Amino acid sequence: MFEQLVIAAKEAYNKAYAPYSNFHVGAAALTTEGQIVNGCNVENASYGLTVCAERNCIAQGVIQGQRKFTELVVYTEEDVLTPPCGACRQVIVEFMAQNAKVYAVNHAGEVKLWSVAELLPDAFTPENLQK
Ligand SMILES: O=c1ccn([C@H]2C[C@H](O)[C@@H](CO)O2)c(=O)[nH]1
Ligand SMILES: [Zn+2]
Repeated sequence: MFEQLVIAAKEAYNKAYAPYSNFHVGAAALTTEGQIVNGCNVENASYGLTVCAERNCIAQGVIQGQRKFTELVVYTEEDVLTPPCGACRQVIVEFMAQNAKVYAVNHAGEVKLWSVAELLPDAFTPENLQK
């Protein structure tokens, strides 16, 4: 399953729209129903409107009716593995359990693995909104 996620993340990577940073990213996630969804980063001439691959991937899952993901792969062709940015970590926490897995993978086949809890300890979650 991990290898299929890497393939899906690479497919998304090849669609990245990143003319400003030239930093292409693809992501793929596995839903609890066994479906794979993917997404790439989409930049904008108004730079701050850029959306990362991870958030577009999760949004794609939500569009497909999927709100729970067990694994997410972030793929780049950089020598240094790419971790999710802070904004994406917050969005990941919304849709992935604390023990769910997030992998960074590169073209050399190097892999780094984190749990969601490691990426964003003591996260603000929907539970914090309960009065
Ligand atoms: O984990 C990451 C880190 C960065 N980016 C994108 C945002 C922007 O388009 C480019 C450079 O920051 O890479 C992602 O998609 N995911
Ligand atoms: Zn991000």
